[in-house]
Amino acid sequence: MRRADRREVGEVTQSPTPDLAVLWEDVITSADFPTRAWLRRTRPVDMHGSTLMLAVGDEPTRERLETKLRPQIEDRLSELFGQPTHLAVMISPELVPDEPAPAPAVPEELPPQPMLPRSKPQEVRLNPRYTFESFVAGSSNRFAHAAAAAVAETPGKSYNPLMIYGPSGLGKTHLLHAIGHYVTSYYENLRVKYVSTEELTNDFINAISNNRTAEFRSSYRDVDVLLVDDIQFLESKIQTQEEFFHTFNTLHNAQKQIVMTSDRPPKLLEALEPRLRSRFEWGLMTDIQPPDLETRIAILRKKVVQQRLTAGTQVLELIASRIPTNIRELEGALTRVAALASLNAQEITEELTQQVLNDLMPEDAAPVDAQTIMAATAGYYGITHDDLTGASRVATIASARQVAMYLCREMTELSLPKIGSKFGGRDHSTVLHAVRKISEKIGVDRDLYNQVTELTNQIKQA
Ligand SMILES: Nc1ncnc2c1ncn2[C@@H]1O[C@H](COP(=O)(O)OP(=O)(O)OP(=O)(O)O)[C@@H](O)[C@H]1O
Repeated sequence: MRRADRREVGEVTQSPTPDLAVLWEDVITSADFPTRAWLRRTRPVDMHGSTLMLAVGDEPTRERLETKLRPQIEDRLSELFGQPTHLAVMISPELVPDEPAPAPAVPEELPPQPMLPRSKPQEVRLNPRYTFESFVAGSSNRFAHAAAAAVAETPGKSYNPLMIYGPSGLGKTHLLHAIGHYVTSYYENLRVKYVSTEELTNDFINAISNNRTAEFRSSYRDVDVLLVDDIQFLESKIQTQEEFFHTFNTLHNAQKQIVMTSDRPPKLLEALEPRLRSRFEWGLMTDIQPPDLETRIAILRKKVVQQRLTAGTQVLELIASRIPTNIRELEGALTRVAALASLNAQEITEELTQQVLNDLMPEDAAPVDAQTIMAATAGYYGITHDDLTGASRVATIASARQVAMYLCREMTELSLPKIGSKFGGRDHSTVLHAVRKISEKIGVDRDLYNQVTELTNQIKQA
């Protein structure tokens, strides 16, 4: 059988030349984080003209390379060879991958379901947009990003616990979800639990009142990776602290991974029991700082690509220079700019951006709270505060409620569960739905865009 024929039936009979191996290593190391993990499951076999023959051990990896990764790999290869270079992927039965399939960017792209049996199906509520792939690493967050990546790659073995702290809107939750995505896909048999501290507290209170503490305990202790967001909300909650102390010990003793986020370093969580505070300091603590201008522009650029928008560098610089710290605000500004451009059926120009930014951020604006937003929204739509917090599904009330939730998310530092609690104890997913709905609708409904803009101005001037 000729060598080319052998390749067609998927045998790997030839080791790559040293140069090819070195070159392929270069492609792997220059790839982004999840892509790198996929590429580690491949072997370069040979060059055939301008085509690199690549062997993989299984169908999911072949499909991933063929459908998602091919363009970026071919670009990189072409750069390295100095001429257009193509990729041919084949399955080689005897090439067993060294590593399991890595985390994809979004859930729809997950590799086939786990092959190892689990006692319960994995139900982790993670935002599909918060992956390592969509996270921009810059000088302000590089250490936190690297620590999160290390923990995701080797849960329980690198830094335990990992504590990521810093001010609101800088990507702590994003990293926590990215770890969750990575572990649930990359380690098929590991159980992951993500929870906000408010949910943890509520779960505990419900467990006590329903005599279900044993269930509560097992749901928090029978996991391999526990991700707890906004741990500062444990302050002053003595009983929940006590319970969490034991959960922490159980998991830590069993070398299970714990990752937490907080708005402050543990030593400044003064209303937290000292024994808990000291435990939080056992592993690695890393802060996230507000991003510098370059990183803010890079983040906006990534969002522009994700949302398939067209916005020039000048526009991105304009937004990034006006919003110096909070990345959530940065995203909110981009959403409004994109919405107005879409309504006007025009391109995103500097003038349009300037107009939106002037509306959104008057120079002398003071911080606002949820009460102010709710009062202004109720007044604007001619409804009452009780309508906003109540259960009415009348369209005008439901829509006003969603606008108020959207503005709370955009203009305050409140978390989703906190906003939910202001609106009559609604679930965080209801708030998330409202935020997404209004963000999308202001791009197609001019009346709504104008209402949101007017309301924003009123609130800023209040
Ligand atoms: N480095 C980054 N790259 C891309 N997006 C980012 C980055 N940092 C933050 N974001 C985005 O900014 C928004 C706010 O981030 P996130 O919710 O993770 O902040 P946070 O620090 O957890 O804030 P809070 O303490 O208020 O919960 C999210 O939409 C997130 O995707």
